[in-house]
Amino acid sequence: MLQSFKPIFSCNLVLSRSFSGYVSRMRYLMRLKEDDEACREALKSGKVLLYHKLSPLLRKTSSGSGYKLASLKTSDLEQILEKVGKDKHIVNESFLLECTDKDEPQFSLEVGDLDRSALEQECGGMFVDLRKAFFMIPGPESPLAAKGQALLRWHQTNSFCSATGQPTVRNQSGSYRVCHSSGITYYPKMAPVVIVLVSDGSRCLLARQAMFPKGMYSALSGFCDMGESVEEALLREVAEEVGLEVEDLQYSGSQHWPFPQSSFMLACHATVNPDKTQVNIDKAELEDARWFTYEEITEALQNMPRDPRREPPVFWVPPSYAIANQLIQEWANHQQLSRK
Ligand SMILES: NC(=O)C1=CN([C@@H]2O[C@H](COP(=O)(O)OP(=O)(O)OC[C@H]3O[C@@H](n4cnc5c(N)ncnc54)[C@H](OP(=O)(O)O)[C@@H]3O)[C@@H](O)[C@H]2O)C=CC1
Ligand SMILES: [Mg+2]
Repeated sequence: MLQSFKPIFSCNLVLSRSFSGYVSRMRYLMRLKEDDEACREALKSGKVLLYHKLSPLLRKTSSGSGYKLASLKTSDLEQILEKVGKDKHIVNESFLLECTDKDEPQFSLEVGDLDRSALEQECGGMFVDLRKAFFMIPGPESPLAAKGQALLRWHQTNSFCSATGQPTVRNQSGSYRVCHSSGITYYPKMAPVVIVLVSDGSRCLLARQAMFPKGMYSALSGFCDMGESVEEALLREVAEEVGLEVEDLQYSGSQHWPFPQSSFMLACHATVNPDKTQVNIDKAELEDARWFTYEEITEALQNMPRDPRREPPVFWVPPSYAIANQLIQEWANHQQLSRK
């Protein structure tokens, strides 16, 4: 059923990374995950992303025209913590995220119990809800902001063993938690979610849930049930949510999505018979589902809301970091080519 996977090396993630030093960086990260002492040492010379109640700290760019994720040197952060009256050793509660191309390890730290405005003032930035931050920071920073939040949330919600009820203990990097009573090791989890852009050849189907921001429509999506394949989940979700039967599927890509509790998004394109496009919406899940023309889609892609404080356009699509946006872009590109 799944027609063709793109060759693995054509995927954006791999192409956007320089291969120089990649293996040594990955080996270094692997060592930091396994060796608590090495990880503590790396933290001393690393950088930390701060989150206040899971909202990342952003700073204005040097030109002042945009925002970027704030990444603080550990030594600077320790001074800031002391200035706001907190023990600098809470830095050791940071979780390891990644290692940059410059071999700099990056960590995330939740500081939600500290005074938000005092911290913002000392850091010269502001804590912004992650969904809003995705519209403000440069695209390449979004996966790191998402991962930082996801890891913090996972640790917050997994501090007890589900078998014994006893506290779990993290390793230094935060790559797992252990219950010393039962011996169970818990690793951070993602829930698999399928997302699909359905096309009838000239239009594509987008839907909105009542909880979406006003005017935003996205591709159909849904959590995989236990035991399902991607293909089965995708066919079922489209049938359940809009009452259509898709005919063929094409894999597009995947991404980690930090909401609601870390989803692993598997994105596909699908088509329906152009004679069978009548949607029958499951109103418990969706507020609306509609077919959109190429012209409507290209306008929405050009009219992305840039400032979350301003009134959004009447119809818009998820931000460029969301894989839904990638699906919609791909569909529009394909339509453009087929119209030439
Ligand atoms: N990155 C992207 O481009 C996009 C990401 N998404 C993400 O995909 C996720 C799923 O999409 P959505 O359409 O809402 O999913 P579904 O169509 O499956 O609908 C959500 C339903 O699943 C239940 N549910 C919640 N968590 C889980 C779980 N872990 N496993 C199984 N069922 C669960 C909810 O129940 P309850 O009533 O308890 O809440 C709710 O009834 C969303 O979290 C959304 O953020 C969606 C679109 C675009
Ligand atoms: Mg859904």
